Order: sequence, then structure tokens, then C-alpha cells
Amino acid sequence: MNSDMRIKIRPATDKDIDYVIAINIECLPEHYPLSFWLEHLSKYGDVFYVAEVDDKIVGYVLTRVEEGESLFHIGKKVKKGHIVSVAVRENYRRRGIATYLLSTVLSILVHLYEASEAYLEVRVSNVPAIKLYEKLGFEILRKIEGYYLDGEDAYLMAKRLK
Ligand SMILES: CC(=O)SCCNC(=O)CCNC(=O)[C@H](O)C(C)(C)COP(=O)(O)OP(=O)(O)OC[C@H]1O[C@@H](n2cnc3c(N)ncnc32)[C@H](O)[C@@H]1OP(=O)(O)O
Ligand SMILES: [Zn+2]
Repeated sequence: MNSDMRIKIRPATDKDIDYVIAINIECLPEHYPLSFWLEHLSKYGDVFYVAEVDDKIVGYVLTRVEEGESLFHIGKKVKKGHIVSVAVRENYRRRGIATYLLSTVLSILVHLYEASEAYLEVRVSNVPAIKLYEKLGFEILRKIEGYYLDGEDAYLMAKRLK
């Protein structure tokens, strides 16, 4: 891969799902049935993005929009963007692709959905992802003990969007 590769970001379509699932399996231990991906595509397709290099999908971010209690103001009901899964193929990392995907989705959460917060869970050992989220303005709110199937803890990280 050369250093002047062109990265293109666009919303996912149903034709992308097989590639997205393959990247998810390659990059993360948390996997989901086909129905999960298709349901998110139909309900929250505006915040399900893929990144392409040379017409091949190399990364994705899957997001869902939720209404519920604010993570910052107890008792307040808000719209929240939930970053469910993000991954970039190993050979394409550290080129800003995840930053591009996530900042695009965060902007759509604000402007299209009028969400006021975004949040996610991440393994406490996943330093690259934690650093990425901190760079985007997410902060660690708390630890969720035993969140993952293998027993690892998660950090709950969140960001105010307005
Ligand atoms: C909610 C969830 O999905 S949590 C799980 C997140 N996904 C995964 O862990 C899957 C496996 N990992 C990956 O796919 C990738 O490493 C990702 C998605 C975490 C990051 O993707 P990338 O495209 O490489 O991120 P990007 O290039 O935008 O990095 C932005 C910043 O994040 C930080 N960062 C990214 N990777 C690393 C790393 N390996 N070590 C330290 N910091 C890192 C850096 O600050 C980086 O900025 P810099 O390159 O200028 O120093
Ligand atoms: Zn989650």
C-alpha cells in the first residue's frame, strides 16, 4: 500500500454487509448474527459507515441511536449515539481511518439526530481504541466489571455533543 492512498468514507449498503462481517470477525472477538447487521442498516443506516481504499472496504463503524437517561446529567432524558462496533483492517491502521469514520458519524448524530451525547464500551486492555476515543473527546466515566463474555472489564466512555 502506498502512502498517498485515497480513503473514501460512505454510508454502508446491503452489498457491504458480507465484507463488514468479515472485517468484524478478523478484528474483534465480539461477533453478531447477520440479522443484527441488517437491522442496524435499516434502522440506523445514516450512522453505519464504511471506509474504502481502492474500492475495497477496509473499515466500518456501526452506531445506534437511543433515547434514555443522560450519562452526564442524572434524571435528564436525552438522545444518545451508541458506538457499537468500529474496526479497521490491520494493514490500514494508523492512517486516520477510524478518526475519519467516527468524526463523520459524530457529526451526523448531532446534525441529523440532534443527539446530545455519544457513548461506547471498550475493553480495559484495548489501549489503541481508548487512545483513539480520548483523542476524539471521549472520557472514561466508569468501569463495567465483567462486561465481556471472557470476563474482561469494559470502560464506559462518553462524549458530550452539545
Ligand atoms: C466500541 C468498540 O468497537 S471498541 C473496539 C474497537 N475496535 C478494535 O479494537 C478493533 C481492532 N482495532 C482497530 O480496528 C483499530 O486499531 C482502531 C479502530 C482501534 C483504530 O483504527 P485506526 O484507523 O488505526 O485509528 P486512527 O488512525 O484514526 O488513530 C487515531 C489515533 O488513535 C490512537 N491510536 C490508534 N492506534 C493506536 C495504537 N496502536 N497505539 C496507540 N495509540 C493508537 C492514536 O492517538 C492515533 O493518532 P496518531 O496515529 O496520530 O497517533
Ligand atoms: Zn455498546
